[in-house]
Amino acid sequence: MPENPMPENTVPDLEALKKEAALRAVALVQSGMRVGLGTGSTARYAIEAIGERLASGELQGVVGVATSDASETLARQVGIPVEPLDPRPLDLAIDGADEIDPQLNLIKGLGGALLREKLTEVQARRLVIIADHTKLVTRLGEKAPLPIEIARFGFLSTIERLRELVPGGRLRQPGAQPYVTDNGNYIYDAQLPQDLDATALERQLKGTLGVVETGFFLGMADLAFVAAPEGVRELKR
Ligand SMILES: O=C(CO)[C@H](O)[C@H](O)COP(=O)(O)O
Repeated sequence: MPENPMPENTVPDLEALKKEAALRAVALVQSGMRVGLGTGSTARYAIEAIGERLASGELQGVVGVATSDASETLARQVGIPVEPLDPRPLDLAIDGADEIDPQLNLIKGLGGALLREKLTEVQARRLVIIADHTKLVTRLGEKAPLPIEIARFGFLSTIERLRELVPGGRLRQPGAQPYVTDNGNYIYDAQLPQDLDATALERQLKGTLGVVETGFFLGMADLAFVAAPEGVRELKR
């Protein structure tokens, strides 16, 4: 008998699932591509796998555009040349998500990188999402709050304005101080209503003074690889 027998209802290893999804997306990367490199624990597997394919010589001439300082550091560590975002289109972007609805609309930004992610991924010919099955929802806001990046200056006034649109929510503050993004801003995590009209709310939020960007990624993703214990599902918009 093994020393530590697996209990019958073993929790599936989410890390293994995330890696499986990432590898499926990385298989789409071809030599010479400019690739948007996402942020988070799932995107990390993709960045590492691109680095491995470059190191083995299977891929050549791939350049990354990183969506966060952390992803840029990792990309350089694994040997991916990194360029700043410029106006040229990217061939592909690969990133995780916090929620994925049936139309592949997303909530992103729990990892705090939503602004650079949106700036980068809007320029990608193809945005491929990688996730484990716990990120699938029937409506946005079901499980996760909507991260909203706001300017630090006057943030309490901005939060007052936000509360008129989305009453539930709080400034992201993991410790004594508010969380600060790579861009020097704060994040307000908003609880979304059940009768959400995401397009209308996005428009209202973007028109709110002090809001820099929201974590709604609507109509942007083309494809998602979602890993579950029974296998990886390929979801298309
Ligand atoms: O949007 C993000 C960062 O801003 C991430 O892609 C999102 O939070 C998913 O992260 P993880 O793969 O760690 O669950």
